[in-house]
Formats: sequence, structure tokens, C-alpha cells
Amino acid sequence: MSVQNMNGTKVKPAKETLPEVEVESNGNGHKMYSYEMLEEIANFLLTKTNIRPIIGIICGSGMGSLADTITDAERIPYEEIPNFPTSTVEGHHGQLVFGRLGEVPVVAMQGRFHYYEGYPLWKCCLPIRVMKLLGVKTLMATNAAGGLNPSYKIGDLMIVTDHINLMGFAGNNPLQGPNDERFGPRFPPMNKAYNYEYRKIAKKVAKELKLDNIIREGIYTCLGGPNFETVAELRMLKMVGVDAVGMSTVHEVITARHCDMKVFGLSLITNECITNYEVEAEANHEEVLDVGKMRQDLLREYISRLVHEFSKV
Ligand SMILES: O=P(O)(O)O[C@@H]1C[C@H](O)[C@@H](CO)O1
Ligand code: HPA
Repeated sequence: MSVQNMNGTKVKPAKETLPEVEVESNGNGHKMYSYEMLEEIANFLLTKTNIRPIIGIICGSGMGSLADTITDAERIPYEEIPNFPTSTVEGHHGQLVFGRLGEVPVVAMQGRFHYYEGYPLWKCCLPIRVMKLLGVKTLMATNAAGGLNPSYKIGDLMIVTDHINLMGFAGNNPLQGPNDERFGPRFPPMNKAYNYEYRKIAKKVAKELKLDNIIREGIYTCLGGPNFETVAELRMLKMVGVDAVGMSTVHEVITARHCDMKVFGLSLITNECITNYEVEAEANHEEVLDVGKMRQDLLREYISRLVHEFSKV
């Protein structure tokens, strides 16, 4: 469901969030959930489905239809999950979909949480830890992103080789606050964030599907949003080697690696980053959603094949 804002743009109506349970502060005044609370959420989900997922998929903006190919699907709206955040962004449905892709048991997030929605980073990433507690071994994080690399075209798919944690440079990190060793170490390494084997497989599968002309590899960065970037900001990001710009994924990947999940990242290039003041066009969310729709069949096929191949590794 959507309503129109003052500019006539479609937005999701504001929803009341479930009451937050206070456990401990991460030093920034945000109340964090304990291991036990996350376990409670996972146990709740395990009572709602017989599926025991080994791969978790996050659907990027406008890419929710990735979850529509899941068979034996059991859908659990975020509103029904105790102490779970809710989705507020158009193009993010707001439910977990448990089921199978081929023979592989999976869970998909049809709707992720963004920092700009008002959630602290640890809360944006809460579902990743819940996935871990459900038994998920591999995270496939997809996103919509602006193409900064001048050779990228709208509709290209970028296998993420690495990221630059710009929000982390400013001291904002999902792992901030007391560390619970049951998830992972205080100081996790991040030099192998995006699994090398998966990236090789993703390139091989792309070739088999004749996607050579649209498949890319590159570096992603996440900004806090919700505004798109200025020309000067994009020029700076280009200088430091960023290929694609978005508003998610980085903190999710950090959280997943912290608890030893293997990670694959895929960006759908939905728009060209504008690095020139003479250009008339402006970035907009509608275009992002449209490109997601345009690529939905291809993405479904590609992700299904990858799930099959990754499950064998
Ligand atoms: O959830 P993702 O990162 O795929 O969504 C991107 C970033 C913003 O949420 C939105 C802007 O159009 O798309
Ligand atoms: N910038 C930031 N986030 C995005 C973009 C962009 O150009 N496109 C889709 N998400």
C-alpha cells in the first residue's frame, strides 16, 4: 500500500513500530538487543516454518520479485515478528519468505532496513544475526546502486569485489558497542569480505547465461542517504576508486562476516551517477524501481542458478 506525499511521490504510510526492549546501550544512546533476544526472534520464526534455510537473500530496492520464485513459500510479515523493525520504503515489501530455490532451503528478506529510515546500523543488520541463528551459512546481499564507473550502463549487474565503509570512516559501525563473542570477535578481519569462490562461480554462471555484456565487477560504497549525492561528492568517490554507490549492504556484510557467514554481493546498476553540472537529469527512486522491474526475470534466473551452485561449495 502507498500514499502520495506533498510532491505527489508514492511513499509507504508511516507504521508504528513494535516497542523496543531495552537491553544495553552501545554508547550512543541506542538500545541494543541481546543475544538471547535475537535467539527469541529466531525461535519464534522456527515455530512458524519447517524450512531450515542455509542461504539468506536480501532483495534490493525494486528487486523483491527475486523472492517470488521461491517454492513452498511461507511468508512472515515483519509486523508479525516480535521486536523486528518494519519496512518504510517503497519497493521494500516487508516480509520474510521461507522456502526453496530448486532443492535449496532459503530465506529471503523482501525489504531491508536502511539507516535513513531512522534505524541505527545494528538494527538495520539485526535480521542477519537472526539468519545466523536460524542456521544460514551464506548471505546473498543484492542492492540497487548508481553506476559511477563511466563504463557502466543502466541495467548492468556488478559482482561486488569489495566495499569502502564510508560510514565507518565517520565512526558509525554496526558492531559498535559491547561485543558478544557468541557472534564473533571484537576485531573481525574484513579483507575477505566478499567470498572469492562465489565471485568466480558468479562469473562462470554469468557466462553460461550469456550475460557477459552486462556483468561487471567492482567496488561498492554506502552513504547514509536518503538524499542522492552531489556532483562534488560523486567526483570524490570516483577518485577513491568507487564503482557503484548505494545506501545499504556494507553494514550488512560487516555483520555477516563478523558471525562467519560467507558473503556474495550483487549490485543492479539502476541509474548513472551524475558527475557533471551540465546534465539536466536528476537521480530518482522511481527510475531505481523501474530498472528493478526491467531486470526482474534475468535476476531471478541468475540468483536461482547461483543459489544452486553456492549450495554445492
Ligand atoms: O535497498 P537498496 O540499497 O537496494 O536501495 C537503494 C538505496 C535506496 O534505498 C534506494 C534509492 O533509490 O535504492
Ligand atoms: N546513489 C545512492 N543510492 C542509490 C543510487 C544512487 O545513485 N541508486 C540506487 N541507490
